[in-house]
Amino acid sequence: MIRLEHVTKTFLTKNGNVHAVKDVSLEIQDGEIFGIIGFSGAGKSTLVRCINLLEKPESGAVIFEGRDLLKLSDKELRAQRQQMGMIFQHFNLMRSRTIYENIAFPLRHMRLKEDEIEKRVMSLLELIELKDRKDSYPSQLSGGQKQRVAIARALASRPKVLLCDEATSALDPHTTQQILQLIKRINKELNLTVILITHEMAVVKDICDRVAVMENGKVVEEGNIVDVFSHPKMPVTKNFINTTNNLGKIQDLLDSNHPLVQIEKNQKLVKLSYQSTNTKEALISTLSREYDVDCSIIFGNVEIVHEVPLGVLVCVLTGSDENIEKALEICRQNKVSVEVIK
Ligand SMILES: Nc1ncnc2c1ncn2[C@@H]1O[C@H](COP(=O)(O)OP(=O)(O)OP(=O)(O)O)[C@@H](O)[C@H]1O
Repeated sequence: MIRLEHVTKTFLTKNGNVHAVKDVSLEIQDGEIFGIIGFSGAGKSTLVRCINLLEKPESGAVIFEGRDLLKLSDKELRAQRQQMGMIFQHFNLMRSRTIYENIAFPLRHMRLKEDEIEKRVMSLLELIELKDRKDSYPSQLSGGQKQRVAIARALASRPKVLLCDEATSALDPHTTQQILQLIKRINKELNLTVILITHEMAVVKDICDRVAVMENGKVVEEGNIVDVFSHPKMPVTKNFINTTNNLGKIQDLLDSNHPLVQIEKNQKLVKLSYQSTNTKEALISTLSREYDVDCSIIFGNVEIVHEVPLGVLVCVLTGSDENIEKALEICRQNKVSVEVIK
């Protein structure tokens, strides 16, 4: 387990202090894939670099395997760092060395025999399916292949944790999927803890077990993926989720007072969010049959998050105020969250 306690990091620049990470406390469990999402400048990279002490927090504690890394000697810290591999957006491979040598590089400082190094590198090349490219140079590989090599290099010292700093941001969607699937596979097969920074909610949705949302150096929301997707609390989280569906467009329609969202006196514009697994009733037809409330759907979306279907409907309800209120109460009783937009 990794535990961050009140971690704070400030950069002193000639233009003043930059409070990159402010009083962040987090727990990351062994074997989970933990996402950290936030817009550019939110402090994600700095926070992750505080985990392996590439950046030294000025206060707080970074507990890994029961020990505060900030209190270790340089030698002890080096040993702990070998337990944490890291990959980056731009791969950071050594251009003048072959793929084989790039992967072997971290092992060269570990006093291993050459045949042990070869055994490890060859098995990693097999894992990333690039055995036939071992004598190529990074410039001869595609972006996805380079990232696979970077993953193999990060795994060479057999770490327990893999830190991924925007590892798929420079890749096309298809290659992104391949890298995410590889990360998921090594997470399962090697029981590797993965901490993954991204600004793409789709990445979080695809592979993370839990997520922390960062804004202005702080973690503003945290939880398991299904909870965060089904009940986002903070505006920044809602914004990120809207990037994976078309819900943000509703705001555009509202801002421009589009005819679709113009309502009459006896109408309400509502957003209904539900987990299909909770909703067995034919709710919409019940509302219209039993409460005389008509429902006209403007927008609908179903997201599958960790095999749980999460639905959102934006609709105009037509009926008396009293009946609409009763209908919405029935929705709430059926675990449908209700937001009256107007
Ligand atoms: N070495 C540094 N010196 C001074 N300021 C820094 C340094 N590194 C980061 N910062 C500042 O700290 C803040 C957080 O940066 P950080 O890179 O951690 O954010 P981020 O969320 O990872 O953003 P991005 O997604 O763009 O990488 C920013 O304002 C950034 O300019």
